[in-house]
Amino acid sequence: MTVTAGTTTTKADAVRLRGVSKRYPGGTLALDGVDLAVRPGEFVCLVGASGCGKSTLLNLVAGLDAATAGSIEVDGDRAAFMFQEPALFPWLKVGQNVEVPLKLRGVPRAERRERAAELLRTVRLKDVTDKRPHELSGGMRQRVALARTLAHDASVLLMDEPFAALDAMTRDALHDEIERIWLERNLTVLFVTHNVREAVRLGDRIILLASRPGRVIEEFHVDQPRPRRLEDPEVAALSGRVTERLKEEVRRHVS
Ligand SMILES: Nc1ncnc2c1ncn2[C@@H]1O[C@H](COP(=O)(O)OP(=O)(O)OP(=O)(O)O)[C@@H](O)[C@H]1O
Repeated sequence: MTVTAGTTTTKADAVRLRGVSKRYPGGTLALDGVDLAVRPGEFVCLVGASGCGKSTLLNLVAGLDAATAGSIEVDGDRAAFMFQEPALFPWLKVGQNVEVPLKLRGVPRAERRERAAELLRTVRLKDVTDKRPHELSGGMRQRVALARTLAHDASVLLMDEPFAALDAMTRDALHDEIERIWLERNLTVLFVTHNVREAVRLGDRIILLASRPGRVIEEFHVDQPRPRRLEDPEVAALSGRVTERLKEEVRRHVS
């Protein structure tokens, strides 16, 4: 899904939030005065305890919901969203699923076919164009969802725990894919995850959110060269620091 979020920004940031708060109708203050700037081409991971407002923040950036206060700007005014569930249309073939965003933009049929085939090659899927989603594995379905997300031609990708439902080996392979595609296409990625190691594996920067209300409490720059491996000692060490900070925050809440 491609959505327009806020006013187009012409400044150096790909995404900018200033003083963003979100109070839901029931009264929950999910986000409280969040400031965040993401540079073009940056891979930023949002981590935090359950309920700290990660998904709320992504939804606001996507324009799927409105902030109660503050402003949100997205460069190029388009961001494409990828969720934990691939959310493919079961009655459409794989290729047709990838073509949906192109069809919505009025891209002619022959060109759609060609683009969908190219995008399926990009996510390393071959010979599945005419299959239905239920014929594919979970990892393959998430690759199709990624191809469909790329079909929006947005420079900003919003990813809400896209690999959380996958087994460890499949997730590892998809980390490699998203990193390669991000670099090749010079994308800006805002990536929500519960998994601190995943954040260190992928992110240029990790933003730690505190809960009730959701606020940015710390950020970590990840300087290790790429590609990183989940089992690298440096990844483990930084994951340990981030996790410790996260636990401190959780303890602060229960005490
Ligand atoms: N539509 C809604 N109406 C009311 N409250 C909501 C709504 N969506 C989320 N909340 C509340 O806002 C807070 C933040 O929720 P959100 O889903 O953004 O957190 P999260 O960090 O993504 O959580 P998780 O990691 O468990 O997915 C929570 O207290 C949640 O119960």
